[in-house]
Amino acid sequence: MRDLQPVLRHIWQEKRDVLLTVLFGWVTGLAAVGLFTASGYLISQAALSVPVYALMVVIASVKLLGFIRAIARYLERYVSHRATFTILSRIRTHFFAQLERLSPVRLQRLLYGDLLSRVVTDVEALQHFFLRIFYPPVVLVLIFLATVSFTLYFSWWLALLLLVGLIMTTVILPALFHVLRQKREQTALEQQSQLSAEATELLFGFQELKIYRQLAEKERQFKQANDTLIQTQAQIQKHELLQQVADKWVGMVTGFAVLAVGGWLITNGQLEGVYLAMFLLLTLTLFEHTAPMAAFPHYFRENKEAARRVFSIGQQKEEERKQEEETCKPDNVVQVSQPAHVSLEGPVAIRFEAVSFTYPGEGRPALNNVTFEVPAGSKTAIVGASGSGKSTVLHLILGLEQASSGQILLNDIPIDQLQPEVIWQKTNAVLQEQHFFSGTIRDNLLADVEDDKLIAALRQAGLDTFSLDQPVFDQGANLSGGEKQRLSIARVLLRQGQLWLLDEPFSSLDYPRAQKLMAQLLDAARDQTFIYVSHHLSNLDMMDQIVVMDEGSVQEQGTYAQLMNKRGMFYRLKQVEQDALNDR
Ligand SMILES: Nc1ncnc2c1ncn2[C@@H]1O[C@H](COP(=O)(O)OP(=O)(O)OP(=O)(O)O)[C@@H](O)[C@H]1O
Repeated sequence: MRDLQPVLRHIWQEKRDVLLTVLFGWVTGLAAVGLFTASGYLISQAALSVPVYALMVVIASVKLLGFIRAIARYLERYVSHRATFTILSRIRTHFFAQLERLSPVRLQRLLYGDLLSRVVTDVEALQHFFLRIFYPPVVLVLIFLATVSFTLYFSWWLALLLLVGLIMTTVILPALFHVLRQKREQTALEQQSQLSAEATELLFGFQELKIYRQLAEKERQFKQANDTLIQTQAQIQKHELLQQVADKWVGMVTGFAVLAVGGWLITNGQLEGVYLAMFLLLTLTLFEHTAPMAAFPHYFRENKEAARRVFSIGQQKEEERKQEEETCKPDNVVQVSQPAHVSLEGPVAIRFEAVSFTYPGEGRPALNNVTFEVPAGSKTAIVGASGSGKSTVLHLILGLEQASSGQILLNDIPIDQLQPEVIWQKTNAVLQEQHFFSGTIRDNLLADVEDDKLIAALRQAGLDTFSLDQPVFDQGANLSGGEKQRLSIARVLLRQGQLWLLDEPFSSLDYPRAQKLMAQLLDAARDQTFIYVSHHLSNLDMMDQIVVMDEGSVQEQGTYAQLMNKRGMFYRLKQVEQDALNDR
């Protein structure tokens, strides 16, 4: 039940519609039972050839109840669906708010297929919570209480029969079939998620799978996952049909029992014969309302699992945070307080003070006791071998991850006191992994400015031949690696930030083009803070300082000339690069 608490909270916010739904549902059910009960009485009375005027009230009641039933059913459907869609939209918004709080690293840990399944299938499944789990039992109990009270007035034997039949169809049969189906339903949910994950892996990895000749094997796994799911679903459907048959059967048997007991009561003089048809129709109509209860355990289980998956993403982050807090030494802990509305003014100065960071779930730290300073308006290059922690430094500056220990200050403000949005607004970032959306070049520039500014940015980035309406396929599939990088540079040139964070922005470009673009970026960032990450060591003499990293630590720091004179790690790296270039 704990898993469903967030859903209940969202339902509670729609309490007016919830109450109206229950009210209209109850009126609909009572009107239906009343309609058939009055009809049964009318048929019996008519068979006794009583004068028509003696039946006027019953005839009018039948007409009125038919009318009330139609109106109340319409209102019930209208209000219940309005409530459902509002609750669904709240749940969707909540889900995306949880995703937004996750850092890209935590997001990457969730399989995309599984995530897709959560946002589509699981959220959709939750629409059944109100419609099939929450209000039908309440309405049923209310209809049942009214009907049994009415029956009790005539005979407690008949009331007892209704009670037994209702317990059979609403409690015993659903519980029995639930136990029989439970394991299969759980398996089907897991298989569905597996299939979804297999499908996205197949689609996203299609090219690699084809080149590495693994496509047939992956297709076989996908087909197998599909067939297994279909088999499980077929078995579940068989069970559902069986349950429906059993349900109808109990309704019919109760109807026959009412006839038999009613006949016996009539012969004993305890019931008037004119009421027999009335009670038969009452019973059959009442049992029509128990049908939704057959599916109750199935929907309950499905919704419990869906709620767990939809609402667990935010909880995971919270649990990870607690775990991190517990594992860090108290004097080193960076307090994750709620960021206040502190703003960053002017060019940004950055200070790393003994910063260490380990990616969640990793044993080895990506950064280890890193200390360096980037003065406001300066140009800094961070270099080092692959995996030395350069990109991680940028992720921490962007607030995408929080340091495990130590402190990062932007303009002397501890980073955890800044809202990430404040940092992002201030930043012009080109990260290694850029996403390109299916649409046009204009859409992919991600800037809401006039066309001539967009065209100027494309030209500056060396994409003169591109037009704004040129199509871009999903993930930029129709762009070369170099074109993607230049499009990212055009994006960044359109931004108004004062802190430039560039992670290997030219790795797919030829040297002359890279040099030209670097000069252009430095010109655009004239009085602003500029951090350039690269494992190529060219163009670095234009920088005010160079930070050399190795295995998560800062090895050296200084100007180009200082580091070359020092003949330390930077000098050696430069020699290796030069030798490699000479060998070509
Ligand atoms: N998302 C992640 N989850 C776990 N470990 C990661 C993740 N990203 C990076 N790492 C690890 O952190 C360390 C530093 O990685 P980082 O990407 O910062 O290095 P880098 O110097 O930028 O490398 P490159 O030049 O190849 O881009 C590496 O050992 C890497 O395996």
